Amino acid sequence: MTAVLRLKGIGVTYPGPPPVCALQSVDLTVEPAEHLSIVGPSGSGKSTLLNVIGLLDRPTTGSYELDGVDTSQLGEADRAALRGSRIGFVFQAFHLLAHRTALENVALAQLYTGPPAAARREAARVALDQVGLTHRSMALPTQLSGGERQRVAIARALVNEPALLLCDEPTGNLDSGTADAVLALLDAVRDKGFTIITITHDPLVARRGTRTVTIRDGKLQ
Ligand SMILES: Nc1ncnc2c1ncn2[C@@H]1O[C@H](COP(=O)(O)OP(=O)(O)OP(=O)(O)O)[C@@H](O)[C@H]1O
Repeated sequence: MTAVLRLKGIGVTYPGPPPVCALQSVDLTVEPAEHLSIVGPSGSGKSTLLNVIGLLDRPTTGSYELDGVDTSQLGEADRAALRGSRIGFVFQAFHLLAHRTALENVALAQLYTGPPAAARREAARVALDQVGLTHRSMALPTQLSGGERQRVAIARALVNEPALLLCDEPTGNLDSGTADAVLALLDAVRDKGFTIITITHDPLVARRGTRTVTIRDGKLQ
């Protein structure tokens, strides 16, 4: 089976001055339906790695294959298109559009994949149903609880059926009970066959993964 993601010899050096070597010789392969947790102390390189995996930044060295595509060969427009269609992002701060309903927030995520408006709304309804929020589809983000907002963000991330769901401290803004419900939802998402990477400080969150890797001083251990 093709790996979802294959990083080989990835290095990132921020130019500075002085130059900072944030990642060094990172090799990482993630198989379909894995839930990989990436943990590490502050400053270890987690955000830098997230930005490379999320196609937000280019590495200084090494190669990165996502869903069978060698990303180093792509120009900016193709990288953005691959990011929009193959990666779903879930952030600590939700990042929902404040003046759009839950349904609209999810429907708008499909602009890159480009189906007609009616199909976008239908796919958004299905995604909201998957996260148990059909009854809140017309609510604005301010009318939703923190846990509900994160569930909308997860529906938005899933609506394009991404090859990879990339979560950055997905429960960082939630109390422990609400966090647990969001983590249970991620378990269910993985059970459906989605591939997940979660970057976290929190050992309880990391434990929900099927595999954990630690990053320290820019190196995977
Ligand atoms: N734009 C930048 N320019 C220079 N150095 C940077 C830049 N961004 C990050 N760094 C440095 O690169 C290293 C890795 O940073 P990174 O943000 O990836 O760590 P992190 O593990 O995500 O930390 P935290 O958990 O505190 O968010 C750190 O030494 C940091 O100071």
